[in-house]
Amino acid sequence: MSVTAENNPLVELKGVEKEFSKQGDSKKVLSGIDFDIRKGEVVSILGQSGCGKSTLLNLIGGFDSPTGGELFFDGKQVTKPSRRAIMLFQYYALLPWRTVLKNVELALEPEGLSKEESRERAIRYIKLVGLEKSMDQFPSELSGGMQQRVAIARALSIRPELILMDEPFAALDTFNRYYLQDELLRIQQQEGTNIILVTHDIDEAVYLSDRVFIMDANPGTVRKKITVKLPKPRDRAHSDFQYYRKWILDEFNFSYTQDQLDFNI
Ligand SMILES: Nc1ncnc2c1ncn2[C@@H]1O[C@H](COP(=O)(O)OP(=O)(O)OP(=O)(O)O)[C@@H](O)[C@H]1O
Repeated sequence: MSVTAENNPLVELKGVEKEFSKQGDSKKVLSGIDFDIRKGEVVSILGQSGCGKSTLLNLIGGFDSPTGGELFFDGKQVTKPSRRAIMLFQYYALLPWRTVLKNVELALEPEGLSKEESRERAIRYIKLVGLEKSMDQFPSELSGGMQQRVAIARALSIRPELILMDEPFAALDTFNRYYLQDELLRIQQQEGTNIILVTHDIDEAVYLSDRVFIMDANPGTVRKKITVKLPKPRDRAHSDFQYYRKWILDEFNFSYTQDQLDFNI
């Protein structure tokens, strides 16, 4: 559980910039990024391809450093990756020669737990994602959705305060995606984990997020922060849900007003 004081932001970005340089050429990918993420929040980042979403996630996770501005996690400047903020990718990065249980146990090795404690913790999180019957199976014997659940169990077992997700469900079919989104919400509410999610899926952003950040490109900036004021779990078919979907589509100029059709029956 978090040790963050209730009112302090867990993540804080102040004027963050990122420039990549190669052979004398430099490109500003992110400019003037300012935001706070409060404890317990789920935030989605939406934006066109190449606007710098993954770069932003990498900076928050401490996998890369900003070339300007400041970035804080729990009040401390981010300078390197930490097990308190971990990254979950679209491709699950499971070791094919290890069973589900052993994949999760491997992530726990640096925790310094006894063998029994480590096994107990791994089993707890495997159960939490509903994979107790697949504990001794190998990744190749599991569906994509099940493999992503193992990756989620592995991430949660470390008990991070923040999970950074880069399009975590993009490789899944619609039904598996819906199912895992529900699972993720249930677990997130139970564990109180913060989530920052990069996605291209507007429906996913509205379904999961407390706030949706809309990015512009060249250089990447956060243009708008939309608070989704709907109780969870959300009804995707409800008009209030559609209201937020349309708002976001409008932000990207993707919705068209059509003349009302006349039906003569
Ligand atoms: N290590 C790097 N060196 C040089 N340029 C980079 C590097 N990493 C990213 N870029 C550039 O920064 C820009 C933003 O890339 P990034 O992957 O963050 O975008 P994105 O919004 O996540 O894109 P997508 O939605 O397609 O995944 C791109 O133009 C990319 O080519």
